[in-house]
Amino acid sequence: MGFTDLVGSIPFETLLLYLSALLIPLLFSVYNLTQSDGSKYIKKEWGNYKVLERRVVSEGERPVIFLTIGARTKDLPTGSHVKIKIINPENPSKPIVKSYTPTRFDGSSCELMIRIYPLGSMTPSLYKLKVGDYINMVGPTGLHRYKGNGTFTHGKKVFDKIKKIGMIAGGTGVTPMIQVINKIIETPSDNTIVKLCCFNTLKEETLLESELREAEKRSDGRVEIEFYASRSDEGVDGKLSMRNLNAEGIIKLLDISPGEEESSIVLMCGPDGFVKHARKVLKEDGRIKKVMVW
Ligand SMILES: Cc1cc2nc3c(=O)[nH]c(=O)nc-3n(C[C@H](O)[C@H](O)[C@H](O)COP(=O)(O)OP(=O)(O)OC[C@H]3O[C@@H](n4cnc5c(N)ncnc54)[C@H](O)[C@@H]3O)c2cc1C
Repeated sequence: MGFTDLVGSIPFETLLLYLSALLIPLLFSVYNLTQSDGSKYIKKEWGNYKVLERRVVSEGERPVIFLTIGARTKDLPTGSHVKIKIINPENPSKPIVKSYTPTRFDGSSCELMIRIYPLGSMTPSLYKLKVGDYINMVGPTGLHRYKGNGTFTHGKKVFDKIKKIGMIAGGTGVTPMIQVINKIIETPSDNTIVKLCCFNTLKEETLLESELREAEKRSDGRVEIEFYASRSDEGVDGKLSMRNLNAEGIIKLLDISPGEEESSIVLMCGPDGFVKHARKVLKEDGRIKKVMVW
């Protein structure tokens, strides 16, 4: 019996059933790989993803831009980063690879906030990207995760039963904090309290003040945010430099009261010197044992 005879001998209803069993998963996977806006699921191998939106949030010598990339994730890995790769014009066999922490990274897209350094090896190329261009990306990378309801993991390390999160962010170091804050706000049952202190050099360089104030309002009192500047005469909430803070000052700023140290965690991200100082003084003091650095 030939193939045509074999197919002809199968009842029509059975044939239809077989065909739908084959076709439905196939159509579903094609739909999942690429949506009409050009976004697709991000993979752990390098791939090209479309720029869906570009927004300049701050101009000046070191502008800050938002790029929305058509890269989606299934498992909402709050805390993770992505890596971007570009060709190195000086040495094409050695590409330039840098990490970025999406401010939002979920089932619809990946949103990046990037400060542009005019002499940087990567960021001037990212500044030139237009909507519809593609970037080479891989992710999610990194081990930091906020699992929700006061639980963080970093590889095998677990920090749970956290009731208060103190966040200190220097400049664009605010990006992982926004990720965690977004997750808490989007989960009404997550009652973890957040105090975020943003440090910038100049008051004019304060990043995302209105967006963060909006998040504060939407948080039902769970999130409080303050903005400081180290060099301007005064910041939005005062003139303050991380370098001048001791452990007592940091703990006070983060509203961690005596007795709350065990159920609190301090998250930090920013330039090397900023993080090094905060980490050192908190370690020497010893009261805050749970610290996560991005
Ligand atoms: C895990 C991780 C997450 C990150 N997430 C983000 C993010 O979400 N958004 C973001 O904008 N960046 C983020 N970064 C930093 C990013 O990876 C690059 O290092 C940064 O964009 C600079 O790239 P560049 O190649 O253009 O500059 P480079 O070639 O590295 O530097 C060029 C010049 O800029 C100066 N410069 C570079 N970085 C800084 C800095 N932080 N402060 C002051 N001067 C600097 C250098 O002194 C140098 O003179 C992250 C880094 C890590 C490790």
